Amino acid sequence: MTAEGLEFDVSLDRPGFQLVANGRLAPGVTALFGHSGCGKTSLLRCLAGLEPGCRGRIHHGGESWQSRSGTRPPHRRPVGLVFQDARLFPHLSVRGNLDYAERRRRGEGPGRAEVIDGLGLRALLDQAPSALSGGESQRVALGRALLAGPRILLLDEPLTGLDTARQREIMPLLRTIPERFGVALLYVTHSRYEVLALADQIMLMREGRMITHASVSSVFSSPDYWAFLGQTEPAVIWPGRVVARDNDWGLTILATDAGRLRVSGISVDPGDQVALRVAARDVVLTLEPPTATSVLNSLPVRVESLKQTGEGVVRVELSIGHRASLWTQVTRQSVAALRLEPGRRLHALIRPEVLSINH
Ligand SMILES: Nc1ncnc2c1ncn2[C@@H]1O[C@H](COP(=O)(O)OP(=O)(O)OP(=O)(O)O)[C@@H](O)[C@H]1O
Repeated sequence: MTAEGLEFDVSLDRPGFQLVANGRLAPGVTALFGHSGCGKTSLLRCLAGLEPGCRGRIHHGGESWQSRSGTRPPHRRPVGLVFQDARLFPHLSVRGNLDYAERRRRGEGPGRAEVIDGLGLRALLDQAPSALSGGESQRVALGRALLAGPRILLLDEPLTGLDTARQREIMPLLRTIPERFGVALLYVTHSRYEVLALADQIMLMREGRMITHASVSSVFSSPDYWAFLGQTEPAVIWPGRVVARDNDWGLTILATDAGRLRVSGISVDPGDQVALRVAARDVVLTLEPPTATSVLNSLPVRVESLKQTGEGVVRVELSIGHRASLWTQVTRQSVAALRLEPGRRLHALIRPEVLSINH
């Protein structure tokens, strides 16, 4: 089951603030990222039908939720909302909270047992919300939202306020929701780490405007957005798939757009998806393919562009085939010694870092 697309073109006026946003929510997880006050929560509220002042169009599948001819009320939109604080009903047990959601079901949706087992809620069913930890409360909030049968989950910083251990417990669950339950996620966050670990697509928002909407790997790899994203050094993000394990050497072989890469020290199985980060400082250029080096990965590259970025420092954009790019930083002296110019072909030794694993 796949999620149907949500399309929106909306605006909202408030004193001193204007939201003007359009986009199309893809299946999977889309991060909505932007600085405080840029309008992320306001956009979620518009999509959920909670902002009476919202103008414009919202369509989902073949259905109109908002147009000139009318607006569908919030309870008739197949949308689930989960906030930073779980907002469970305090007078009901976990079971009672889930029952309530099921009674309000808006159509087809994941089954009760599937949600309870998928989110690890069975042992909590008789507990009162006041007895739950923050991570448990958020899992119940997710379960409650899913049982109402949404096609789209709108998550407003659901992990903020949880400690790192709890965040790591919930993130893999969130990651599996689109495929397991056929629900698309729009996920508001300030955390680059959460974006990289969870999202396929990212929408960047600044001062009420959508400044880009594209794949996480393309946005994080583009110098246009490094400052906005708070990236302090040039780097690319590549998606990869585990193709083999070399148990003798403790190595994992990954297929990426740049070719096959070897990494060590990760626990994965063939078929798992990973997000890789390659920082410019972990890329070294050589003229000849190396014969003896401790770096595991050597790839043929072509110089695309050079840009002086500091005193004697040059940022070099490299391409690998037609589908992958890479950055490195060299001194002006190296530019001369290696005769670096657009079109020059060399070899790059790279050390990728595995950011996240999606089992
Ligand atoms: N109920 C409200 N009434 C009036 N102004 C509001 C209201 N809620 C938010 N605003 C204002 O609208 C703008 C957008 O706020 P919004 O909460 O959507 O931003 P945000 O990106 O979600 O911020 P944060 O990351 O801090 O949660 C801000 O200027 C905010 O002060």
